[in-house]
Amino acid sequence: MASIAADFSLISSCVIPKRSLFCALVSPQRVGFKSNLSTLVTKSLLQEEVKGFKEKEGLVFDVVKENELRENGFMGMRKTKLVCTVGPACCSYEELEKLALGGMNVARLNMCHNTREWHQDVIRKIKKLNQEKGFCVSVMIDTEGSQIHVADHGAPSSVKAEEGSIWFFTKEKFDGSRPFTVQASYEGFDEGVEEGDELVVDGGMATFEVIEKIGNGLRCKCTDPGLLLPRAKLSFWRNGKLVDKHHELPTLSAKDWSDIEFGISEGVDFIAVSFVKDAASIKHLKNHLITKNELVKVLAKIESLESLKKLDEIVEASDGIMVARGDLGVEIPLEQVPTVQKEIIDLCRRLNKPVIIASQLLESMIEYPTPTRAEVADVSEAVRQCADALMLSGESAMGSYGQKAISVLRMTSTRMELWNREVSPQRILPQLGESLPDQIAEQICNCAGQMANKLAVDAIFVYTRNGQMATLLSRNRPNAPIFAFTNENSTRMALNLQWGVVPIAFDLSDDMDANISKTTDLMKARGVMNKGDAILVVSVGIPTPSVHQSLQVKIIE
Ligand SMILES: Nc1ncnc2c1ncn2[C@@H]1O[C@H](COP(=O)(O)OP(=O)(O)OP(=O)(O)O)[C@@H](O)[C@H]1O
Ligand SMILES: CC(=O)C(=O)O
Ligand SMILES: [K+]
Ligand SMILES: [Mg+2]
Repeated sequence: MASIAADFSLISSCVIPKRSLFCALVSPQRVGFKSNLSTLVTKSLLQEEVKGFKEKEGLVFDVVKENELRENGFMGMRKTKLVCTVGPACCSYEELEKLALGGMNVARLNMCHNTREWHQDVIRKIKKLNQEKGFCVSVMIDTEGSQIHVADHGAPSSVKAEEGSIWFFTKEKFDGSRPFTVQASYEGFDEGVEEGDELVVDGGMATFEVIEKIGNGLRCKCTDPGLLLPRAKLSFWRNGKLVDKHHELPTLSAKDWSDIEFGISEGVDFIAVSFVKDAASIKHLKNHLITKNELVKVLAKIESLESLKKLDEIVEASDGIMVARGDLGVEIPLEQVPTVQKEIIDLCRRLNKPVIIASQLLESMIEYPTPTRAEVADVSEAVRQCADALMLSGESAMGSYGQKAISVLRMTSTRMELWNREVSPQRILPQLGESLPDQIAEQICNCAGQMANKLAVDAIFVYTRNGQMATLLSRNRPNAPIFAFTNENSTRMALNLQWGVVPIAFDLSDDMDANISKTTDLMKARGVMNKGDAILVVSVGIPTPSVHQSLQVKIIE
C-alpha cells in the first residue's frame, strides 16, 4: 500500500487535472511487474475493434498506443521508446506478438549472430504482425562491424581461466576446441602489441599479461581469473591506456555491406552502424542510400574511444545515436560510462537526434525473473535524463524472462516520466538554445512545447511529411503526447524511436485546415478524444513551409 499512497500524493499536486493520471497510477499494472496477462487479454480483444476502425477510417494508429490511450489517458501514455533485440528466445510469431503487446517499438537484429534466412524470417514475421494485427514495430539491423573477439566456433559454452595459467591467443584457424588456446577473430589482432601489455577480456571479465610474442600469436599468463565466454571481446592496455586497434579495421566490412543490402531489400527502417570512428562512414552509407532513393535511417553506435573523440561530427552526420555501453565499457574505464552517457544524451537533444541507451539495463533478468534494484535505478536514470529509447539485448534475445523485462522497462519509464513531469523537465534538462539551421521551425516548436505545458493541453497535433516538426517538438520533452500525422510510411516508422511521439498514418492534403478538422473528427469518432479535450495544433504549410505556420489551441466540441 505504501507505493500507492505515495502515488496519490503525486496526483494531488499535479497540474494535469485529468482522469487519465489517476487511471495510470491505480491500475493493477502499477503494483509490481507481474501484470502482463490481464492486459494481454484486453489488448487482443481490442485488436479486432481497431481493425474494424482501420478499414472504416483514414487513420492507422498503433494498436498498443491506442490501447494505452484508452486505458490510461493522454498523460498515462509512455514517452520513452523501447527497443528489443530479437534472438532465439523470442523469434516465433507468438513471442514477437507478446513483445509488441508489451510495448516494443523497435525490433533489433544483430547481424553478428545467426543466418540470413533466420533474419529474413524474423523481419517478415514483424511486418506480418504490423499488417495483420495493427502493430507499428520498426525494424533495425545492427551491423557486425570489425571487432577483435574470440572467434565463433558455434560452441555455446564458456571456459574458465585460472590465475597463473598459460594461454595461447592465436590467429591460426582451427575447428573445435583446443585446450588453453583461443582463436582471435582478426588476423592482425597482435600487431602493435608488446610483451608486458595487458590483454583484457570483456572489459575485465578476465585479464592476461602478454609474456611472449611468437609466430602466429601471443603467449599470455592469466593475472586475473575469469570466464571466457563465446565471442568474448579482446582489448589491449599499456600503462593504463588502451592500445587502440580500431583504426586498422574498416567501419563497414564487406559482410556489413552485404548485410546492409539485405536489410534494404527486406525494407528495414534503421541501420545501426557498429564501431563508428568518425562521420565519414556514416556519410558514405547515407550517400549510398540517397543514390538508391532509400529512406532508411542510419544510427551511429558510440562504442569506442575513437567515436568519443569525434562525437559532434558523428551525431551531426547521423539520424540518431546508440550509446552501446557494452563495448564502450570495454574501451573506456567503467566509471566514465555514466557521465559519457549523460553527455551524449544532452548533445543528441541539442542537435535534435534520437538517442538509445543500450546494454545491460536488466542484465540479471537473462537468468532471473526480477531485476536488481541497481538495474531499476539505472533504467530510471536513463529515463530521468530523457533518453529517447531504452534497449534490451540478451534479456529479450536469449533470456527466459523477455516479456517481464519489457514490462519492467515500461513500468519504470512510466513512473520516472511522471516524476519528471512533477519536478518539471525544464529544471532537469539543459535549456535549448539556438542550435539548428532551421531556426524558424526550431523556435516555433520550442514555443509550442512551453505553451503546451503552460496550458496543460491534453495532446499536441503535428502534420509532417519528413518528421522534422515532430522531432523538434519531441526535443522539448513536453508533458502532452505528440500525435504526428504523416502520409510517409518511412517517417511513421522512424518516429517510433522519438521520445513522446505517437506516429499515425494519415493521408495528408495540402489544405492544412482540412487536415486539422479531419484528424480531430477521426480521433473523436474513434473514441480516443472527447468533448472538452484541449489540443495544441502545430502546423507548417505543406508543401511549402514558409507559407503557413501556426500554433492553434483547439477544444474538442
Ligand atoms: N540472432 C541471434 N541469434 C542467436 N543469439 C543471439 C541473437 N541475437 C542475440 N543473441 C544472443 O544475445 C546476446 C546479446 O545480444 P546482443 O546482440 O545485444 O549482443 P552484444 O554483444 O551486446 O551486441 P554487439 O555485438 O552489437 O556489441 C548475444 O551475445 C547472443 O548470445
Ligand atoms: C549494443 C552494443 O553493441 C554494445 O553495447 O556494445
Ligand atoms: K552488432
Ligand atoms: Mg557492441
